[in-house]
Amino acid sequence: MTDVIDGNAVAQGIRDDLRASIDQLEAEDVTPTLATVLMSDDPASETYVSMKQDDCEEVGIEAIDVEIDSDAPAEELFETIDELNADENVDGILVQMPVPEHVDKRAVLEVIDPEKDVDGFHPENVGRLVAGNARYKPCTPHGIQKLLATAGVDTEGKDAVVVGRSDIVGKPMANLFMQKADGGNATVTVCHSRTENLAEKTRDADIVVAAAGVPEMIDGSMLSEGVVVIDVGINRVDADTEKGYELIGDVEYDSAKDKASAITPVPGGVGPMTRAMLLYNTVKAAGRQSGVDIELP
Ligand SMILES: NC(=O)C1=CN([C@@H]2O[C@H](COP(=O)(O)OP(=O)(O)OC[C@H]3O[C@@H](n4cnc5c(N)ncnc54)[C@H](OP(=O)(O)O)[C@@H]3O)[C@@H](O)[C@H]2O)C=CC1
Ligand SMILES: Nc1nc(=O)c2c([nH]1)NC[C@@H]1CN(c3ccc(C(=O)N[C@@H](CCC(=O)O)C(=O)O)cc3)C=[N+]21
Repeated sequence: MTDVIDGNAVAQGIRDDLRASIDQLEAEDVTPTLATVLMSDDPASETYVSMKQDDCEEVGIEAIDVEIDSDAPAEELFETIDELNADENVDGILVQMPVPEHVDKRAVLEVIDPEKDVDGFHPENVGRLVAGNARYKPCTPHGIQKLLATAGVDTEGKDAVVVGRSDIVGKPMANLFMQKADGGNATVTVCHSRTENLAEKTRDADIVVAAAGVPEMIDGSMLSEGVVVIDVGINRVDADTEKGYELIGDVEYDSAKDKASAITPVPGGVGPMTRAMLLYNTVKAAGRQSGVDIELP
């Protein structure tokens, strides 16, 4: 029987556990606060940001919602970030990616105060992660580590194949898997659009993390019996549903499930975990910046 890993349930558990840490902060009159900055008209980005706001409300994190016109000058975004950096009440800042083309994405990531960088995308935080001394682990790969741990999948000694080398998913995932730490100690292969014979790599894997953004590009024929499949892909395809679209992963679910010992669905797999780990990093940030010594789940 294949274990279908329920990301919504694991994420709910993390949100519930975070309440105790938030209570510790509240006892010292600290309310953890996350500012989300949206500079985009993309409906998917709007959906994610509003879901993040709802999550904050559920657990008792204050959410500040900043929206910037997508054709406003880049300076407006930089000024907003400066203000949020300077605001002592703000613990975490998330600038929803992608930003418009006229905005220099790297410059945005570099101006966010690294202590408030709850995405973990600032070069200082990336450096710390690679050095094995992470301040804030990037939410998606951190969430995947929690999912695997909860499902009882030990990564130690396993062959892990990460498909995708983006700064937000593929690279930090590969780094976490190779670290000499719990949730790591795997032997890692990173694949991308120039990889030759992808199916040979994925067939050799004990764990496959699919994060390419290509709908259903990995099917059962590319996998070995007993593999653990983590599907990060979120692809909106037009469909005759209430919302007018359907969400499809990077994995062809039915054929992959036939081979897998465990698999994450889309939706309801990695996505909710990304959001839960954002809350986790925000609470951690509030503890660090207030000096209140909290315990984290
Ligand atoms: N569930 C969640 O919480 C999250 C989901 N996502 C989703 O995950 C997916 C990936 O996101 P993100 O990492 O930001 O994407 P990017 O577009 O930044 O990166 C995609 C990566 O996949 C590689 N790639 C593209 N096509 C292929 C192919 N045919 N074969 C092998 N590799 C390929 C690219 O290679 P190259 O480097 O050569 O271009 C690149 O490294 C998207 O569907 C996104 O929506 C993203 C973040 C969080
Ligand atoms: N600064 C920044 N940080 C991010 O973490 C970040 C980002 N920018 N830009 C875009 C990607 C994508 N991402 C998702 C988060 C949650 C779901 C999620 O909750 N998905 C639900 C369904 C969502 C729906 O219904 O549309 C699920 O899979 O069940 C998906 C994708 C975070 N990202």
